[in-house]
Amino acid sequence: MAEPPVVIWKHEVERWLRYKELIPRLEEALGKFSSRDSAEVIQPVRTTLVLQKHNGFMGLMPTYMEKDAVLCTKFVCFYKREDGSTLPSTQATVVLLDPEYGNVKAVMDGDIITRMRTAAASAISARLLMRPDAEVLTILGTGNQALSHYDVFTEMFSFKEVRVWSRTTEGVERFRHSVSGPVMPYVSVEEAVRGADVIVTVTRCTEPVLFGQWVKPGAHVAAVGACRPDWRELDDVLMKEAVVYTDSREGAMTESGDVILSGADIFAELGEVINGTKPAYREKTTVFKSLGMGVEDAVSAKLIFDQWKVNANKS
Ligand SMILES: NC(=O)C1=CN([C@@H]2O[C@H](COP(=O)(O)OP(=O)(O)OC[C@H]3O[C@@H](n4cnc5c(N)ncnc54)[C@H](O)[C@@H]3O)[C@@H](O)[C@H]2O)C=CC1
Ligand SMILES: O=C(O)C1=NCCCC1
Repeated sequence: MAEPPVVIWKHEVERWLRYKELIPRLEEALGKFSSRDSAEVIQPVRTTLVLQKHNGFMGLMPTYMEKDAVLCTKFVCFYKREDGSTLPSTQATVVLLDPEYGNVKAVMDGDIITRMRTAAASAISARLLMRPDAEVLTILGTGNQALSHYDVFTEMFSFKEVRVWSRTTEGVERFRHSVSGPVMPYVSVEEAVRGADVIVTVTRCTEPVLFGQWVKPGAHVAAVGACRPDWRELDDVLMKEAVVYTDSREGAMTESGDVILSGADIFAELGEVINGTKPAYREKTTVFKSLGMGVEDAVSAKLIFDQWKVNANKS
């Protein structure tokens, strides 16, 4: 008989999820996804339900990895919050199942998973696509994703300067006090991004905030926000001048306003670069358009559950 499901709370997810273990597994999973081998990964584009009354969306993100025996889904609600709202902009829960029996093995907090696997995917994009001599990192936005991106980018790389931009001085001050290392605060996007080698956009913007004319040729942009077909973070100039990479072509063609409305071509998925089937144009200006994928949640959930189980059996 199947065991009852366990609940893995936020503090335990924080304890068991580490970039050091997550990044190699994520890289492998992105490669498997892009191989389009159904025995490796089946992951449809997420189903999104509009929560009109609350100005939000619920995404359902199922994934099946047959060879790895992982069956998982995430429920994520995300909102277009008004300025000054104290409600969270993203809330997620991850459910891990036994693919043979179909029973739920674990229900876990999905917020930390979403923050860490998204930042880890951006860091993988930077490792593959930024110039090897990159010195300056700029983060646009100062919310939860900005913090996780700061953590993983400073853990993985040695930037000489990290800049952060928010629309308000309070936003940058809060960010400065939340991170463990140095950061240069900016209240002008243009000044924050001029001369930057790597730019991370992690805002809730629905109109472009980053303009191609400000971006240094050869820079790498990891564009994480604007996950609706009519939302933008990047302007047409940047989208058309850059070589555009995504996590999933189908996801980007369905959900990314930056891709759909600019008419830019998608050159490759990150997984294709990992698999060696598409080149990484480090010397050119590159955009990684991230939408987020169920397979990223699935590998994170397996990692957490496996570690949780080993440690639960010890006590
Ligand atoms: N690609 C992916 O896998 C994922 C994408 N996201 C997206 O990433 C973005 C950031 O997420 P969180 O950090 O969790 O959100 P958050 O609410 O914690 O932070 C959002 C930041 O954007 C700023 N902001 C809000 N409206 C703005 C505007 N009109 N112009 C400029 N800045 C604005 C806020 O001041 C804040 O600094 C969201 O768009 C979210 O939907 C979130 C999770 C995964
Ligand atoms: O992949 C995710 O998780 C999300 N993607 C876009 C919006 C919020 C959550």
